[in-house]
Order: sequence, then structure tokens, then C-alpha cells
Amino acid sequence: MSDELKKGLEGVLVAESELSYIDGDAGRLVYRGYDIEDLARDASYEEVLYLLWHGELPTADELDEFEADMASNRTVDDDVLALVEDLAAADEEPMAALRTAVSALSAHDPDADADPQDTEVNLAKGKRITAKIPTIIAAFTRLRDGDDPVEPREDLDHAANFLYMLNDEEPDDVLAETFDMALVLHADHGLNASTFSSMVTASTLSDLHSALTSAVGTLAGPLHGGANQNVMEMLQEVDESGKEPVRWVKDALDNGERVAGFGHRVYNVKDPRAKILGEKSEELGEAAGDTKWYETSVAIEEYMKEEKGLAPNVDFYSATTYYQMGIPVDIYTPIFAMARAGGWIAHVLEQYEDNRLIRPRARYVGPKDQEFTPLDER
Ligand SMILES: CC(=O)SCCNC(=O)CCNC(=O)[C@H](O)C(C)(C)COP(=O)(O)OP(=O)(O)OC[C@H]1O[C@@H](n2cnc3c(N)ncnc32)[C@H](O)[C@@H]1OP(=O)(O)O
Ligand SMILES: O=C([O-])CC(=O)C(=O)O
Repeated sequence: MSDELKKGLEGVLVAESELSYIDGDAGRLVYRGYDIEDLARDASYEEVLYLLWHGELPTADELDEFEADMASNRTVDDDVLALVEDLAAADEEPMAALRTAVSALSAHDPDADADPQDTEVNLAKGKRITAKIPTIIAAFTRLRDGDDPVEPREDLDHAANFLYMLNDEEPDDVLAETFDMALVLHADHGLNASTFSSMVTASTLSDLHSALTSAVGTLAGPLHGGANQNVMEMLQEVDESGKEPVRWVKDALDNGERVAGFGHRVYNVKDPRAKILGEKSEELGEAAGDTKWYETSVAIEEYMKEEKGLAPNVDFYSATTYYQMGIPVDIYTPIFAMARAGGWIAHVLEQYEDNRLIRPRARYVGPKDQEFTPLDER
């Protein structure tokens, strides 16, 4: 047994996976052998889900069947909707509301009592959970804004239906395609913290809903998925401050703060997803005749590279992409969860298929020989 301490488990191999390959030096991301650039350009989110869950790209017939099945599972039970309404009324944080609602979905899942390691059951459960998460997020957002939820539609794809439920308006092609691409880009990313937490939960042979509930809670933090919201809030603060973006960032760094959307445990260069989303952000700005957000982002990116040697991660350019699509800032992280559900489920399936309890250890640095003093003598 090695006594070498790897804080944050940096670089530690804990599993074999066929899902995503990341080359942190080349800035390359691959899902099951397919480059992320090709998938972002040519594959829909549903195709990527099929690829992650079934191991290969679907044929046209397989995809039709898969999409129809997903679409037929979008409606959430009235009890869950009532819970979402309560959470919205209590002004719950969107990620906390999503975590609670994902957990509550198990109460109405037809396979709630099934063997947790049954792959077919988990594929069906995973499909139901993934189909329902957008309905939960859209309903929560509308309810807390005083609007009625919008029923899902089965004739729209996963991305377009979400935007439709959010805005009560069918998105145009640019919005629907941009959002679909963002979902593809966020679908999987190796053993990131939220995926790992889902695997830890699954490794105890707990069920899929529990694993995904753990994952949503883990994604919420500002060092992980929560950074996309922080990026946009930072850019808004920069804008309102009237300072030059570089001055603002310099001051923040001088105060010992971290700049959201920069740095990564695996990438030593620019995240390939940030590259694609940056292009989208620029295109959206140009189409709207205002590239302010993109230009501010580029100025910060250049400064961070020069000053700290840090490159943007996926959260840096997803922020302005979503902002320019009119999406409320505080649901950027729930949207990340909506996309990452695909990866979480795929990794949990791998975990169940070759399970061993995940249980590392800590080096004990506390005292070992204390003499116990009874309570009345302390
Ligand atoms: C989808 C995702 O989860 S992508 C990541 C999203 N998170 C963020 O964008 C938050 C900002 N980024 C960070 O906090 C980090 O870069 C992380 C958490 C992503 C990676 O962290 P780690 O691999 O543990 O790196 P660690 O925290 O050890 O940082 C290494 C050094 O870079 C610095 N650093 C890392 N990121 C940043 C940043 N965003 N701003 C300023 N300095 C930073 C650290 O201060 C540290 O410097 P030091 O050695 O002088 O103390
Ligand atoms: O891989 C990570 O550590 C974080 C990340 O980029 C992701 O989860 O997409």
C-alpha cells in the first residue's frame, strides 16, 4: 500500500472507461473515438446520448425510435411539479431545486425497486431522467418568475423543446442549433468531480437516482459547473464597473481572487469546447450587432494567458453564448446538468458493469493515544 498522498486525486487512475478521451496538452476531447469538433458540428444531442449509452452511433431508424422514446418521457408527475412549485415559491437556488427534484423522480419511477445493476433497466431509467430534467428546469424557472409551466412537446428535439418550454415560444433554427451544440459539448468529460461522485455513489450499489442526485450536488460548486454562472456575473460586474476588463481582472487577481472560467485540472491549453463556444459567442454577437461581451471575454483571455499562463475552460464562453440567447444567468449550471446527465448515466453504467466499492483513504495526522476523560471530569 503506497503512502504517497495525491491531494485532489490529481492524475490518479481509478477506472477504465471507453467514454471520453482527453488530451490535456493537445486540447483534444473525444467521445467514444469521435472528435468533439465533428460531433458538435454534425451530431445532435440525442445522437450523442445514444453513442454514450449504447457504444455506437445510431442508424436513422434507431435514432428515430430513441428520440420518440425520449420525447414521450418528458412529462413529470404532478407531485414532482408541485414540489418544484414549492421550491420556486421558497426561492430555492436553481441547482438545489434540481437536485431535490431529481431525487424526487424516483418516487414515480416504474423501476424504482429494480436491481440497481440491471443495465436494461438503467438505460430506461436514465432515458426517463434525462428526458425529464429539462421539464423540471423550465418549470422551475417559469414558476419562480410568476409564469405557468409550459407542457413539453413531442414534436421538437431535446434542445428545441427545452427552449420552447422555457420561453413559451418555439426557438428559431439558430437558437435551437446553438443550444443543441452546447448540450453536445457538455455531455461528457471523463472523471470530472460530478461524474466521479456519481460513480462513488453507484459503487456502493445504490441506485441511479441517488447517483445522479450526488452528481447534481457536486456540479453546483463554483470550482466545477457553477463557474459558468460566475463567469457571466463577473462580465456583468466588469461592464458595470466602467473599468477596462484587464484592469478589473488585474485588481481581482491582486486581491487573491480566482477568475471564473479559467484553469483546468486536465487541460494545459485552451479547452477545445471553449474554442467552439467562443466562435458561437462571436457569431451571436455579430448577428445582434453587438460584440461587446465577446470582445470583453477575448481581452480577459489574452491577459490571463499572458499574466497567469491560464487558458479558458468550457464555462468561459458558454456564459456569453447563453447570455446572448436570452437564457437567465442563474440556470446556466442547471443547463450544464441537463447535458451532463448523459455522461453521468454512461459512467454509472460502466461502474455497475465492473463494480468495486470506491473507498480511498486519508493519512491520519491526529493524535493516537489520548487518555479518555469522563464527561463530568471535563
Ligand atoms: C466544467 C468545469 O468544471 S471547468 C472548471 C470550472 N471552474 C472554474 O472555472 C473556477 C476557476 N478555476 C479554478 O479554480 C481551477 O483552475 C480549477 C479548480 C478548475 C482547477 O484546479 P486545480 O487543478 O486544483 O488547480 P489549483 O487550484 O491547484 O491551481 C493551480 C494554480 O493556478 C492558480 N489558478 C488556477 N485557476 C485559477 C483561476 N481561475 N484564477 C486565478 N488563478 C488560478 C491557483 O491559484 C494556483 O496557483 P498557486 O499554485 O500559485 O497557488
Ligand atoms: O473535467 C473536469 O474536471 C471539469 C470539466 O471540464 C467538465 O466536467 O466538463
